[in-house]
Amino acid sequence: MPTTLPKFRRILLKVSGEALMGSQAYGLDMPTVDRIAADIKGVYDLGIEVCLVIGGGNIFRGLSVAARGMERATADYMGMLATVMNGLALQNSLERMGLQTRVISAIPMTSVAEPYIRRRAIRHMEKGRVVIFAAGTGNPFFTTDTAATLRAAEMGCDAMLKGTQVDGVYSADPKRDPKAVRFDELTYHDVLSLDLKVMDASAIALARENRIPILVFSLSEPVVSVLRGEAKSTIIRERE
Ligand SMILES: Nc1ncnc2c1ncn2[C@@H]1O[C@H](COP(=O)(O)OP(=O)(O)OP(=O)(O)O)[C@@H](O)[C@H]1O
Ligand SMILES: O=c1ccn([C@@H]2O[C@H](COP(=O)(O)O)[C@@H](O)[C@H]2O)c(=O)[nH]1
Repeated sequence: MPTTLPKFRRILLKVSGEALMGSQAYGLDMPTVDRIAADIKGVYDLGIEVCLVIGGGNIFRGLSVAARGMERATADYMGMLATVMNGLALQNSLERMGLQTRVISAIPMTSVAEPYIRRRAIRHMEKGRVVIFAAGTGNPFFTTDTAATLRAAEMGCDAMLKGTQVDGVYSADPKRDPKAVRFDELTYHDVLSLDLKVMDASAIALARENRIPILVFSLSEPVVSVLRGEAKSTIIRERE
């Protein structure tokens, strides 16, 4: 477990799309979405400004569909649309819990979400709204991990928290290799040079360039416990 976690003022939480499926094989499991929304409220109640990037892997992954013959860019646009659906579902749960939210889409679709305007997004957070960034970066050939790091840099976040299905970064994919061991702490360089595939290299490189710490943890644990250092996680940052 990371020894000391700094106190954060504003964070970006990346929620993996697959985590929203619960025990289902596809799509959204609403009790799971509600549980994650309650976790986010727990962070908000600590006085931390929160913005979110949602993945789309529970609905559509561009790369796997492209491997089956679809043009990659088209498949990626479909993947980005999947993240908008997830964003709207999470918005609905958060608002039922009394939080004010805004969904901001990198692909303009003004009937359902605000277009992305950086200063406006910052203002929403200053006013206590939870901002949900949807549609990734708006560009094909990227992932929502890169979108999360990009928005964390643009919003001036103190950290990017990657909530996923594993409780940190391992020496190999723990879903495939039972002997894989978890790291408490890594540098950006370690992740890149050891080719640890928990997230794509462009996201790590962007975080390194902007000195944004990344905390990888399992969404089966309350985010607040992760922030308090009570739950397992891996922190990726430059050594002091
Ligand atoms: N070295 C590693 N350490 C930890 N996890 C790893 C590693 N290599 C591969 N993985 C896999 O990476 C996955 C984390 O990515 P995740 O499931 O969050 O995908 P995503 O693309 O970010 O989100 P989505 O579910 O929305 O597609 C883990 O579930 C794990 O199986
Ligand atoms: O900036 C982006 C972000 C995402 N995509 C596409 O969306 C899907 C779902 O995102 P995940 O990060 O896998 O959850 C992704 O597979 C891409 O196809 C994108 O094109 N650009």
